[in-house]
Amino acid sequence: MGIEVAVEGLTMSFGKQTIWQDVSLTLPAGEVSVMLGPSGTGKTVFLKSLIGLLKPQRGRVLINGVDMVNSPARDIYETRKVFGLMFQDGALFGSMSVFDNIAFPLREHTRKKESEIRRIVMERIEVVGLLGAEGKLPGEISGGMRKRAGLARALVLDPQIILCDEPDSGLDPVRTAYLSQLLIDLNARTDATMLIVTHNLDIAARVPDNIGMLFRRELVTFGPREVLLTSEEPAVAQFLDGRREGPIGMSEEKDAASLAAERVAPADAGPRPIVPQLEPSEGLPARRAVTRRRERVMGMIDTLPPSARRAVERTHATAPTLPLPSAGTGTLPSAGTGTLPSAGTGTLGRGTAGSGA
Ligand SMILES: Nc1ncnc2c1ncn2[C@@H]1O[C@H](COP(=O)(O)OP(=O)(O)OP(=O)(O)O)[C@@H](O)[C@H]1O
Repeated sequence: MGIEVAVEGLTMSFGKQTIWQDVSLTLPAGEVSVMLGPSGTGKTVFLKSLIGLLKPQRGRVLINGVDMVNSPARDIYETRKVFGLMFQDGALFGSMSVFDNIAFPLREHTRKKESEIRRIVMERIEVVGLLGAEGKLPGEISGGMRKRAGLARALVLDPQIILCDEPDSGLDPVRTAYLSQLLIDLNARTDATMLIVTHNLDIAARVPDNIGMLFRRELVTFGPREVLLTSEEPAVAQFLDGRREGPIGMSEEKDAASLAAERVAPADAGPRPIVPQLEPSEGLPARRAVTRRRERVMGMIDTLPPSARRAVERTHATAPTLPLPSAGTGTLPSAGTGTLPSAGTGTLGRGTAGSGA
């Protein structure tokens, strides 16, 4: 099973520029979380801080009891092995085949035999739907395929925590829908803790169990998906509705004069519908996170805003009940068909059809 990531009072600055301050949140073990936020709010910096590649000035990031901010470099390096990282551009070596790119962490960090490496790499290639492309160079495949190769590479060491930095960047809506399904399927197969940084509202609506948003150097909110998706907090609502009116400006934040010049709050368009979360593809196991999350969220239901509470209750009224999970092996169950099933392309805007309206 995935590992919990506890972030406590994290503050990050470069010189005099504070990126964000006093960020506290917990990524629940085995659940999928998304971090939203306008460009430049420090989402990538946040990911890098979780794995100890950047060192915040204050706060702690606790993983298996190791503080990724303040522990000795050796402990941070060791703990980093529980992570799988998928970068925006796939970060592949251009002169190596897809196969060799994906095999790279195994050759670098393990003493496995080539036959074993081949078995693992081909299994991950099948999981991300790249069978047949293993001999190609990154320059010979599409951007979406490069991203999936990057994801396959992130998976070869059986990570218990998977971080994806804008996995959708540069993808068309159909490819993004396939990717969303792939991320949910991955969680069903591995039960890993996942954090996805994205601007994509479709991914935010359909994939995660939890959502947070960084804005104005702070974590505006982080919690069960229903909280952010029903939020009327001005910056959150503006982001979800994709409007120009609101506190978010072209260069992240509007000045007071521009804000005042805007028309008074737009007419209330009613509650924002919540589209259902994606289910794993047919033939895959149910996500073990679902039952754990249900217990967790029901335990905090009285603390949620009324609109989020109603949305949680609607979700649970329609969701199937699953038995409590036993501990997972941390390895990928045998891959399914290797093809990526189609996924819906719901949007978040008001008026979109959704079961939770
Ligand atoms: N190593 C660094 N040194 C100095 N400043 C940095 C460094 N890394 C990031 N920054 C600054 O931190 C801020 C946040 O950058 P970051 O890339 O994390 O934003 P982001 O939210 O991921 O943006 P986007 O959505 O556009 O990818 C930016 O102003 C960036 O210039």
